[in-house]
Amino acid sequence: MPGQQTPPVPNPNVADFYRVQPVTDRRIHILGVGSIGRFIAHSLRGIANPPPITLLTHSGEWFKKWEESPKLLSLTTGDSIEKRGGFDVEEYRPVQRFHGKEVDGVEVGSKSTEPISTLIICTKAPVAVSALLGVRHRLGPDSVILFMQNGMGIVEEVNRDVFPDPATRPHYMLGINSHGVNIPSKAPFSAIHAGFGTIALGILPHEREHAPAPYSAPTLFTPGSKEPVLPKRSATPDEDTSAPGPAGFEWTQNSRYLLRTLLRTPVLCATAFSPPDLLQLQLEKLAVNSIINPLTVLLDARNGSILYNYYITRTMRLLLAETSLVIRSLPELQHIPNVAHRFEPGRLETMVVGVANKTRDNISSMLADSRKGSRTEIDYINAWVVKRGEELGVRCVMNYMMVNLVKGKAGMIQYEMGQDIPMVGDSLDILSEGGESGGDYT
Ligand SMILES: CC(C)(CO)[C@@H](O)C(=O)[O-]
Repeated sequence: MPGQQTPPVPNPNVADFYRVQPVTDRRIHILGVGSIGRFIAHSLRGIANPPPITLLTHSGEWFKKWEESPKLLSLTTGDSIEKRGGFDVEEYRPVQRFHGKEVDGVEVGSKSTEPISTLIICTKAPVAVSALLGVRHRLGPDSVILFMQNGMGIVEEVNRDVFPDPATRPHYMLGINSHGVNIPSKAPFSAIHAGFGTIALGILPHEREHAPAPYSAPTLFTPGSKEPVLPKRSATPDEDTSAPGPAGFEWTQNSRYLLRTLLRTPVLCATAFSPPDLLQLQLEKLAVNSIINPLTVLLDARNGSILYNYYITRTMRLLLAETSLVIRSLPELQHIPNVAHRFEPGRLETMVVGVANKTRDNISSMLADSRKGSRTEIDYINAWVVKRGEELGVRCVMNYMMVNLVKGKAGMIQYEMGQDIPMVGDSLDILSEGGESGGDYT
């Protein structure tokens, strides 16, 4: 709870980090009850001595259905269906925003004022800020928020619009999911674990305690030599890049508790990474999503359809040439060794083809959103590449075109849906809270 924490003490022994230490509040709140929210909640309740879980939903209809149901979440894996209970559910009101500004005069925010120590936010990226604004009054500087969104730029948006003051800002963690999880329509409390993946986890160093990236690479030694091996600089060293600081940081009590709990949940296959490694994993996923997602929307086809097609490969290569150049020029990566090779267009293409092949029968999350007329994550994927490219003097015309085509298609679909006559019993809009499917099955 805010105000009840003692400052973290440095761990003298690595093993001590993973040992149980008392926490004041074991409850984990999960914001968003879409595919990933249900999957994580169900998995956490399956471990020995499970944490108390509160599911936070914005949907009054979902909440009502839950109250009338046996209050169980079910997860299907192959032929086995496992139902689990022990969840508390609360309704919250996302804050309505118009052109990025909060709209006055509407009843906003969660009714509860109970402090939240640990929050996992599993909504789609475009609604994450509105959702967090709805529970902002329950989060304090000692709380930790784990972001599970696809794409980049969400944390900067949350800092600007939800927690502008670093002194009162909670701590952040980041999770990169590659599990494939679907939610069957008309089954609001079920999920299908369709593809086994992992969750890469890490902390985002807090501005209060740590300078932002770039981070210095760790000093390496070759056996028998006292001389450090100096890391090779990126292919585009920039004289103006600020000097790197160490990537080390202190874990707070709540972040450490959340990390430990997720790491001891076998189904999640979670692994912890350092901030520079996590950033690179995020960028790899971004590069993959920046191809598969918009192309499947524009082609209105499953992931596998982009494979073995000369014309689509040409398009993919032009897009990846831009994305690769932007990533390799990012100042925050300048001091990390091997960046030029890791993000070269050929390697990114191999990754895209691998994921598209593994998930060939899937409907990408962006295509699912676009078909439903929901906002897609294009602003956090291709538009992020365009924005960072502008800052770095790289003109990303291909990515710019993708952003506008995907938005144009969404506009067409929304217009067509607007012409439809709504029918009694049309399903609830809970899918914006985490999507129909996610993941790329590493
Ligand atoms: C990689 C991906 C496109 C596979 O379905 C997935 O990340 C998605 O659906 O967004």
